[in-house]
Amino acid sequence: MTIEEMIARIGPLDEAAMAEAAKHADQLTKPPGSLGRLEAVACQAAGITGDKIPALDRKAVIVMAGDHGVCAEGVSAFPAEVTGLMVANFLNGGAAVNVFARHAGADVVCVDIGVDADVNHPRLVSRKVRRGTANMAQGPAMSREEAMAAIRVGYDIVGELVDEGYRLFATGEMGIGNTTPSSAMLAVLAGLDVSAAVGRGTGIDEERLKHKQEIVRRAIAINKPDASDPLDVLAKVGGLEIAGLVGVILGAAARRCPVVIDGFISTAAALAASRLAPQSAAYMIPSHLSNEQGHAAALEAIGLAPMIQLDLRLGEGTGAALCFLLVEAALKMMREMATFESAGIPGA
Ligand SMILES: Cc1cc2ncn([C@H]3O[C@H](COP(=O)(O)O)[C@@H](O)[C@H]3O)c2cc1C
Ligand SMILES: O=C(O)c1cccnc1
Repeated sequence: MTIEEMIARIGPLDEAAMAEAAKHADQLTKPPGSLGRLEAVACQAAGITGDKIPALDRKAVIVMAGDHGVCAEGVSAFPAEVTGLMVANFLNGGAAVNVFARHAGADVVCVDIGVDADVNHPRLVSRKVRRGTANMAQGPAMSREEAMAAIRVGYDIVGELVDEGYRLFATGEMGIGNTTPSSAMLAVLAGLDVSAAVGRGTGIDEERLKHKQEIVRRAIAINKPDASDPLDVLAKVGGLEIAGLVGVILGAAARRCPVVIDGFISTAAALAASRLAPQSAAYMIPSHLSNEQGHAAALEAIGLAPMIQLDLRLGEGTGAALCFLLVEAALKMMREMATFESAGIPGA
């Protein structure tokens, strides 16, 4: 499938279903609008699915994993081998996202889209496009064809999961070094100054932060990504797991499923998706505000406002998995609350 075909499958939200949901929310035993963002999420879910009160019981956090050639420049506090080792941790159920996904009744689907190491596990979804990106400080991270192949991986996986009965998705990622390409993408796509787009990631010190900014500036100067061409930006200064998440978002929107967006890296993917397909933003449910520098600007560039702020700065899909609980609470509010009429309470 071409990117144009993917984009063409994303329709507008169902206005009639949204109006019905809003009307129902106003009949529940509370002052109209008093459940704030939960009401908005319930109406959004109705518009996305076309059902006044959809059942979104089967939930998956899709964790895309890939390595980054730019790690050779010393941009992370951790060594690149951690990516593959964490993939094994996800598959064994021991990472933070596994714990939060279990808490929310969701499954973790871990995808090797570009890990340098070979990871073998029966639950791993092996769709390696290449073994890590090239060093973007010296040339393009990958080719346009590879970026497109990675988008297709994410798009197809969501399609397969929808066919299995999954209806609600969250974006997650693992890739040592991936805040660096995310910052470069943000700087280019949102026209942000590099100093405002680059943060400390896994926890680098002040000196390394200055160096990381320099690397992002160099990557942009050498590759000259075209801000009006999101695929060019993804290929030149992006990452395999980031492109995979673009596919996840476009795929969820095409199948009329909500997709909860996690932190900084996921939001860089969401920004690219929203530039490729502006209508895809309506299918995104923002989750938390990450402590990573630039996350607020990235959300703002898409027009999203975070639901919660917990000072998280982990990624993996942790904040999004937690927000599954809020989406579920919003749908239960619609399904289980009494109306003024059923409770015999006079309205305003
Ligand atoms: C043990 C460990 C688990 C993680 N889980 C997510 N990340 C997060 O940190 C990385 C990005 O930060 P940077 O760009 O500074 O490398 C990504 O893998 C992201 O998912 C982790 C990082 C580590 C070390
Ligand atoms: O917000 C995130 O997703 C994030 C921030 C720092 C490091 N890793 C991920």
